[in-house]
Amino acid sequence: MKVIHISAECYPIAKVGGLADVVGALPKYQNDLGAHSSVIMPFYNNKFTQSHEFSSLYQAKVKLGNNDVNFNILKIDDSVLEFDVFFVHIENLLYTKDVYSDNDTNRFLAFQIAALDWILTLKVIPDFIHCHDHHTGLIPFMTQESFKYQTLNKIPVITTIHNAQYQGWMAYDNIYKIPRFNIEKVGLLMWNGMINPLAAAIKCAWRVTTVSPSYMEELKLKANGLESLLAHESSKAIGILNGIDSKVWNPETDSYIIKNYKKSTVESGKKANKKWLCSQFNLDESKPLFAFIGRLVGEKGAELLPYALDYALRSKDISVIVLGSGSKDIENQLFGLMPKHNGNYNAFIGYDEKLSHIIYAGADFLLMPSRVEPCGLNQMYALRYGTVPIVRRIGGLKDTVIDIGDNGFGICHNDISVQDMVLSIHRGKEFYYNTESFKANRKHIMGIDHSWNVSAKAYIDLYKSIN
Ligand SMILES: Nc1ncnc2c1ncn2[C@@H]1O[C@H](COP(=O)(O)OP(=O)(O)O[C@H]2O[C@H](CO)[C@@H](O)[C@H](O)[C@H]2O)[C@@H](O)[C@H]1O
Repeated sequence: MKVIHISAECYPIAKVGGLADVVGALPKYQNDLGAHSSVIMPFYNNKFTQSHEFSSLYQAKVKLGNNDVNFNILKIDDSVLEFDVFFVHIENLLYTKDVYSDNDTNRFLAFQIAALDWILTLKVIPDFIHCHDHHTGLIPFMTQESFKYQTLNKIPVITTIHNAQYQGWMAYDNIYKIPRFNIEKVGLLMWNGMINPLAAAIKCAWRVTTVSPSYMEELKLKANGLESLLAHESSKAIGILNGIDSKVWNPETDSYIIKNYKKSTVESGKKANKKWLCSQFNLDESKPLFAFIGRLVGEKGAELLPYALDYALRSKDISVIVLGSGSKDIENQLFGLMPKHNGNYNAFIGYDEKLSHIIYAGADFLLMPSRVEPCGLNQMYALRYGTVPIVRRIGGLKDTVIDIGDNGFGICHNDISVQDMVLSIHRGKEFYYNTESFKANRKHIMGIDHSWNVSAKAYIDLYKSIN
């Protein structure tokens, strides 16, 4: 079974968030199950591409409206990954420092057309094309409707929605950049007067998946304008919970963390990582350490953080560390708390993969007050590192965390409010000082299996069910 994943991100090549983690792991686990899965992604100008060698497999031009755009398909020379990755290199469009920019309409249009142009030339065409998020949302339409891709129209295309908030909207006059199709089919591209790649994918893909079952149900009620479309297409839609790459996220072997540990050594292992974090960030290691890692945006409930943390820190009996970047307002507010809670609170504004691993290892609790959470990977990383997740019951968080009050292992709250967050932090403190049961819980959560094994198989079963 030959599967090609098409995505804007893939760990460790280019990561902005959880999309990269999924596309960097799922193909690996599918290959373990006997598939032949690979990835096509843009070639960015970043640390990874600068430090590896690539060879050119194919060169051609795409037409983007009136402009000819040269592209090159590259393949990595050394076998650092456990699956093949092919890159679309377009010097003036895709070869940027950051994954996303304000010219993404042209960038991802050119990416998708170049990827399909190259697939057209392959001697062995894929059995399945698996697209991720709106950046690849026009592919199901183009393989079905664009005249030049007619020979690909029997290949089932699957679209996975990692985040329906972003849909890739573009103005109607971009229509002439999409390879020619019967104009009567233009409705498949449109939603509320705009070209909407995510809507087009939901309409045209052979199957649509979301990254957790609960998120699929929630989207039928609230999907940034796509609710009725998802409800209408529900017969081909299914939620499959993400897994985690337990080869990368393993406290026993993780080379980023200060001291490796396993279940039997969790106490000393976490202590060493906590000690390092507290010394680097001027925090008190004798107090329970609460952490937040993530994009500082409304979806993650991040605008509540400054208020909830300010309140919770008043009693001076907890330590808090925040790692994230996003809205400038939230960043400034989080900075602003530092002098007031010096010694008990610190924030690292930015992106730091290594630090994130040390925080999962060293923190006692991970806060996820998300407003929307399609799956959430952080809570599963936290569990694997023996860190108790404190989550709002939504999307994938609802599917993966059970409250200690319900014979579970985490702390859950229903509302997105400062009050609920502060109360949950308070429950966390009480749990922490119930030392024996807290320690037993650490061991228990480290053993919960969220690895990709089950979900990679669920995707393969889904492909096989298409006929
Ligand atoms: N400042 C920072 N420094 C270092 N690391 C950072 C960081 N900010 C975030 N990260 C890392 O980025 C990843 C974020 O994963 P999430 O699942 O929370 O992501 P996101 O909302 O981007 O993804 C979307 O897609 C994923 C995958 O399907 C869904 O799980 C999720 O619900 C959906 O919103 C984690 O690996 C986290 O450690």
